[in-house]
Amino acid sequence: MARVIQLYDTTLRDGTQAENFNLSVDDKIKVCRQLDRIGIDFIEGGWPGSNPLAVAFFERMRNVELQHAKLTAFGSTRHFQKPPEADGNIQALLAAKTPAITIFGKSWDIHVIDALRIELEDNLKIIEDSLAYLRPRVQHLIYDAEHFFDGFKNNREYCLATIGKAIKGGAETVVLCDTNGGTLPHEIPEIMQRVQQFCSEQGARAIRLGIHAHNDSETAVANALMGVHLGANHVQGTINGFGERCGNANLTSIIPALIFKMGLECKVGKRIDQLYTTARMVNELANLPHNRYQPYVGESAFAHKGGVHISAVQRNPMTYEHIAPEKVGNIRRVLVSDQSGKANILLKAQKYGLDVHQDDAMVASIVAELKRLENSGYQFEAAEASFELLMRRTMGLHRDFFQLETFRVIHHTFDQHPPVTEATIRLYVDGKEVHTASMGDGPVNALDRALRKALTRFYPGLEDMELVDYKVRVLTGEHGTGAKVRVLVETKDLEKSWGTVGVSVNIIEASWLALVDSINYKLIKDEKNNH
Ligand SMILES: CC(=O)SCCNC(=O)CCNC(=O)[C@H](O)C(C)(C)COP(=O)(O)OP(=O)(O)OC[C@H]1O[C@@H](n2cnc3c(N)ncnc32)[C@H](O)[C@@H]1OP(=O)(O)O
Ligand SMILES: CC(=O)C(=O)O
Repeated sequence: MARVIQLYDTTLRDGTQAENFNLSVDDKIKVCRQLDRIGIDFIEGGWPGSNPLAVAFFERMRNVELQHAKLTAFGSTRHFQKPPEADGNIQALLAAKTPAITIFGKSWDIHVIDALRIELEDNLKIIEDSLAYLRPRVQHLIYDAEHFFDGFKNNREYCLATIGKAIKGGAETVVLCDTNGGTLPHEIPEIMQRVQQFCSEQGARAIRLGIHAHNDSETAVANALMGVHLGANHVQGTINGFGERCGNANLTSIIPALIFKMGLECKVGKRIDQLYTTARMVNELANLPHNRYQPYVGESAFAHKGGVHISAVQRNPMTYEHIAPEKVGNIRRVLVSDQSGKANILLKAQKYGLDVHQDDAMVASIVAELKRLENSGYQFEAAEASFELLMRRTMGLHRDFFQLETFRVIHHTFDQHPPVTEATIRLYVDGKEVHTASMGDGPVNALDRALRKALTRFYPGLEDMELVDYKVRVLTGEHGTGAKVRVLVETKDLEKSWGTVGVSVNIIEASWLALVDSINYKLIKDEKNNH
């Protein structure tokens, strides 16, 4: 039978020690519910002795029923001068009324001497009696041996003595922490083996070992997996790797590795296909962008760009994918770029419902046109709608929904008033002349409004369209204000969102091209839906 690994999430505590990663009480509750839903065993909610937000969170959580996860309160060993019953931190942990408590204590002698400024013996005492006081008062008691690996390297006898006291005090799980994140995977086996030997010498009671790794050497996930490989049955980490300084071990990489690569069991196994959604939810709540390159759950984790890769993936996905994307709720994507070959084009044609076959000469024409445009500054990876239009144009399937005669943009500045921009457009729809003007906050906004005003009476579906993002990139290799620019526009309607691109030396022209593609794409899409 496979070993069962306990998963301990500290996104709400160590995660929120990361710069720019903040969650409100409501957000924390939402994260908690999701972690519980996917099967995380312990959710560390915060340090109740730390701030009112942490206290409010634990209070609110009393009315939240978790199906599986055990909410955990985190705090330090007691202050040397205060007995546990008079120590504010220890009492706040109990007041949080959680089924689990995690206490961290010092393992590294220099921390005892320089950070706590107490005697080595006194540190042993506060570890043991903090835990012994809590033991009968809480269901699960976990001990985080802070700086364990550094402590071991500096003074292994003392370091082992600290966990000896934690075990004596009643800790059921002893977690070896690489607090400064400086340890490399090859250092772990010797240390873990010595700890295992030490624990077995401590008597009959079985101790669960755990690992908590920081990412300062970019080895947090590797260290955590190494710890588990060597026998740790409890692993700590955070969703998306948020944590103090460079972060904590990323559970969105650890969990699939445990399940799919190490053949181990954990409760999340049944809900692993929600990993992608969970990762995104945490970023969304913290109002942070998603890291598209994140293993397993990033948008690019299963995105194929090289023509050779795409051709092979189509024949057998295993050729360039370490696991199937659906297993973690992600999807395979095929990108179009100047590194594309026939296979990319055929896949895209299939997706867009275009009739193109492998031996069709059209495929080579589309590849050539794509490479010509990319060479002149276009990029279609984030502008697939423009790429579909390119394919249609090359195949002679393009339809002109309108013909532009002229457009003009005028910028007005009045004393004491914010500047405004006016755009006028003259175009033809089915031979009928349309002449409109519109005001906007800037030239692109004014043009967008004027164009839609002109077309909406002919194509009412345009009313559902909304511009959601607009990005300008000055292309390198050109000079100053004479440089080419690439404009990317993202638009959405009630159904979906799509990206379009325009390139020119003139920013307004580039924006216009991207806007027109966006409108054409919407009109083709509506036409397809109506047939
Ligand atoms: C490895 C980790 O990530 S541990 C978690 C770190 N997270 C945090 O620190 C976030 C929450 N922390 C806080 O809100 C505050 O630091 C508090 C409320 C806990 C403490 O605040 P303060 O009392 O003002 O102390 P301060 O922040 O300066 O921390 C230093 C104190 O903690 C004590 N301390 C630190 N670690 C420990 C420990 N393991 N056991 C006992 N005391 C400890 C130090 O001795 C020092 O107290 P002293 O000045 O009386 O010697
Ligand atoms: C406990 C903890 O967060 C650490 O040692 O890094």
